[in-house]
Amino acid sequence: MIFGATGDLAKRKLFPSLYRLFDKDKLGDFAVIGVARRSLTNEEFKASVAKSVHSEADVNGKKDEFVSKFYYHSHDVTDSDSYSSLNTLAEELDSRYNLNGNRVFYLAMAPEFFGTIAEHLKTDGLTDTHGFKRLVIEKPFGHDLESAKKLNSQIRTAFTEDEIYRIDHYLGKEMVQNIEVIRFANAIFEPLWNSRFISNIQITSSETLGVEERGRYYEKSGALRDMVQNHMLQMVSLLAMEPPINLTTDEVRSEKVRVFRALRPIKGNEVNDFFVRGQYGKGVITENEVPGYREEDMVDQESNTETFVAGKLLIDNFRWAGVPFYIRTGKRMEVKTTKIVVEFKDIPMDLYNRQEGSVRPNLLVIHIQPEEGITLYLNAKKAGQDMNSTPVKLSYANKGIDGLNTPEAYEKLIYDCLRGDATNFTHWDEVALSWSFVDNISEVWENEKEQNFPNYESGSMGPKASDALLEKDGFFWWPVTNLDVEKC
Ligand SMILES: NC(=O)C1=CN([C@@H]2O[C@H](COP(=O)(O)OP(=O)(O)OC[C@H]3O[C@@H](n4cnc5c(N)ncnc54)[C@H](OP(=O)(O)O)[C@@H]3O)[C@@H](O)[C@H]2O)C=CC1
Ligand SMILES: O=C1O[C@H](COP(=O)(O)O)[C@@H](O)[C@H](O)[C@H]1O
Repeated sequence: MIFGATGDLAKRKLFPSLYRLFDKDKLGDFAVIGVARRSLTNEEFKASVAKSVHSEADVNGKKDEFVSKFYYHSHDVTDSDSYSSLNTLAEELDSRYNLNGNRVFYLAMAPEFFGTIAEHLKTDGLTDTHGFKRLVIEKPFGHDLESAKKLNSQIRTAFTEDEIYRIDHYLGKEMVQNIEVIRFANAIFEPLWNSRFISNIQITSSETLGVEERGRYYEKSGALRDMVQNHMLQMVSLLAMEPPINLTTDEVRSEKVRVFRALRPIKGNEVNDFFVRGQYGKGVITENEVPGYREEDMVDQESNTETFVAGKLLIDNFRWAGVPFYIRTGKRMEVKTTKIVVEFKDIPMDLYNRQEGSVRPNLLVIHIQPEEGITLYLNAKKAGQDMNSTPVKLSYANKGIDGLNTPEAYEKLIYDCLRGDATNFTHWDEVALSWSFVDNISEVWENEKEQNFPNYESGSMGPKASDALLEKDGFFWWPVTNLDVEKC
């Protein structure tokens, strides 16, 4: 059952992902009930599903069969009366499609409805099924720790922790999943993966898009809640975790949780030493003039909301003591990219570059998106008479399973949920710990209006203070466009 089946997420991500799974014969017996308020016939709903998978390839001629398995139930989720007719439809489809009572409830709706829906699913008998029941819940999971706790206790009345699949779509990205493999399947990295050999780790997730039509949501969220609390901290946890004893959901998640527990809280007066906030002003992106954040729809003209965050995180454990993890994320930046740069410490003595004085550290770059791959920057002999070194790179470009593109994050996550594998979903303990880290920062920022907003031009890499954050530690942000990394 998809709650919010006429919405943007369902049309752009969920239906196409389901179709790709169906086309690859990965769905088995299934039917989908779309739930939303507007009045639609089954046929109208099927037509909208067909439209959203229109651009997908149909080499196996299976689109019509796929669409035929969709049904619509017009229902206001705040209206207690219509859950029982939803249950009747679910039971009918269960026997028609041999579903063995297995039910996945996907909440693709505004978060204020999550708790109400979960409670009704239980009280109106939809979770009384003889098969499995699973709840997939979209972000944001609360607004702060307190609201997240409240939401969690509402959904826990109807579902156990192992039946709850909290989506963080970054965990479905191929190269985010690759972080563990790069670390734990290569003898050359794991021995070096600690404070003795790594000087710092930089994670950038920059976007060229602005806030688009989401001003109302974003005004209350900002980049800290929208990106840092979830995607950025999840990437930190994968980079910093200890090797799990095996790859089961519990073991992987408990190692990630230990990272969150070791994350040094940044509070009060420290916040502005460790974190930088920014808000975009007008500027030029791919030759087009774009407005500043305060000129966007549904945004206050005096808004104090940050559209950019850079921060320095410290993980107080044996492995990472003293190694800064720098993160930055923002909207309307120069380039759309997500990259991780692991900078290794310098060798004790540089025999080759003494005259030039240009020591180039080894770097491991994990390209998360749009290109997917890994680049390892090494030093090799510069051709010619002299014994000088020059940076060289070893690159691997991930071509995906069919050589063209990797499966969309949602496709992988939906498939994991159907298989009952929650490894790439966030456990409540991770959510709670990451909210408590972020709450300390938002508390300071909400009480202190930033006088310099807007403080970065659209099309730039954020405010100057973000560069200064690294400069005071003797580092700089490694450039994140391919071309620039090559130039360094
Ligand atoms: N869109 C995206 O790319 C992403 C979205 N998300 C999250 O996914 C969720 C959905 O987002 P999105 O699809 O963009 O939202 P939309 O506003 O596009 O869709 C909302 C859906 O909820 C339905 N709805 C609203 N009120 C009710 C109600 N009282 N009863 C029943 N149905 C209702 C709407 O249909 P109707 O009006 O017919 O009732 C519609 O189907 C949100 O939590 C969002 O944060 C997360 C990541 C990305
Ligand atoms: O969750 C979110 O992520 C997107 C960025 O996702 P990406 O896969 O394109 O990197 C961001 O635009 C959005 O504000 C946020 O809610």
